[in-house]
Amino acid sequence: MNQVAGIFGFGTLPVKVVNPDGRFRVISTKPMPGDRWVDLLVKADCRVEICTASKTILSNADIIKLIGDKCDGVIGQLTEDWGEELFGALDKAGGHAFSNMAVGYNNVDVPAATKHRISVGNTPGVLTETTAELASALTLAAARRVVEADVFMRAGKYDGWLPTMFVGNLLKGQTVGIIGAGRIGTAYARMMVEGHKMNVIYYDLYQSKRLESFVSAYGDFLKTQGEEPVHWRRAASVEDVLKVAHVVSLHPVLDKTTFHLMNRDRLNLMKKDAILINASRGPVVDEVALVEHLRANPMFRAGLDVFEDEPKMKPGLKDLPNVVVVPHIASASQWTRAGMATLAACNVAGKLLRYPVWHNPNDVLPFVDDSRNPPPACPSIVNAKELGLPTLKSSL
Ligand SMILES: NC(=O)C1=CN([C@@H]2O[C@H](COP(=O)(O)OP(=O)(O)OC[C@H]3O[C@@H](n4cnc5c(N)ncnc54)[C@H](O)[C@@H]3O)[C@@H](O)[C@H]2O)C=CC1
Ligand SMILES: O=C(O)C(=O)CO
Repeated sequence: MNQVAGIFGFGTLPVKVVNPDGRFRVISTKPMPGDRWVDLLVKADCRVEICTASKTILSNADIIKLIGDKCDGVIGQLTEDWGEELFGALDKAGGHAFSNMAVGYNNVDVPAATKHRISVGNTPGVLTETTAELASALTLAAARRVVEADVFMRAGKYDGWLPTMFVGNLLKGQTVGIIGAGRIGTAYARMMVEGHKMNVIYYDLYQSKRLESFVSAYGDFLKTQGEEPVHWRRAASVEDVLKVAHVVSLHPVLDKTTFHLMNRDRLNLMKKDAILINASRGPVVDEVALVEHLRANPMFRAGLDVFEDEPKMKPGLKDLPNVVVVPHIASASQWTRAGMATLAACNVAGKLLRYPVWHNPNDVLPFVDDSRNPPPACPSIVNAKELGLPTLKSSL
């Protein structure tokens, strides 16, 4: 890591400063994995200030204190409320670049940022497979009751094999339902198809040709092996998916159209022994309705990475044996988290250096390839069009 100047305090918030003489002042509200992100900011002539406060979630008042009187750009976290108050403070401090260290940006009021002429970056692509793998892990854990069985073992209750003990669901040949077949939904579906020979039914506002052609081609391959082929179907409605799927995994963005997408009525449409996975955003599921449903249907199981009132769980959830819960760790692999930090840094540094926007946010590997310099571009700016930012046409 480049020239660390030391630890300073902003009010009560400790800050680590790197490259103190840099031209642009950039704040990161949290330490992030890897060194590449700091090195890239320093190379872009930034003085980097990393808040090292031990409290997990910073308040708006904390962040305004960090921004201070002069700040060119900020890398923020999904736990923060980036709206008028914070963008107003950043604008007043002369800033015009912000990046979430996340692909989801439901914590960001993009029109407010645009009003203040501040770019909003996100970090797509590097977390697709990692997040899909965690959704797969939750699916297997729920289907085969792994956590219940682990708790049972640790409690010293195992006194011999029984034909009826912890009987769960076989995935092979069953149907997996995907709500939101974007990058992560498609990657997860492929894992379920290839790994467990599941059929796919999906609902999305858009057709996923990539998913459809993958399942068709894999089905053809299975036929050549003398095995039963797999099939796909694009559903006309969420309800259509819920009625037929044995496993339903939620991967849409969180917005007005997906808030409480899974409510009491829709849960009741699902099979009594179905599995519901959520690694998107907590409010996509009405968690109170889910607690009631899990309670009333002991054979129904859920796997949750995200929660409606994160970091809290709705009352009763933690006491139910038929749910597996983990603390929003779906993107938590070392490579992915370092990649997210790099993309966030490139979004901010690129804007400060007046670079254009990268042509394809689904193809960001050139930015995270340690063996070369990143392209002279901002990898993913969600309000690029509104701000009239130019695009770097070629992939270099
Ligand atoms: N738990 C975790 O740690 C993580 C959670 N996420 C969440 O996953 C979301 C998806 O990420 P990506 O796949 O990269 O995004 P994406 O943009 O590739 O996919 C989102 C899909 O949702 C679809 N969609 C939007 N509204 C819908 C609706 N009303 N009904 C059905 N589908 C709808 C879109 O058409 C799109 O295909 C992120 O926005 C984020 O909230 C992402 C990464 C990690
Ligand atoms: O990127 C996101 O949207 C997350 O939830 C954390 O990886």
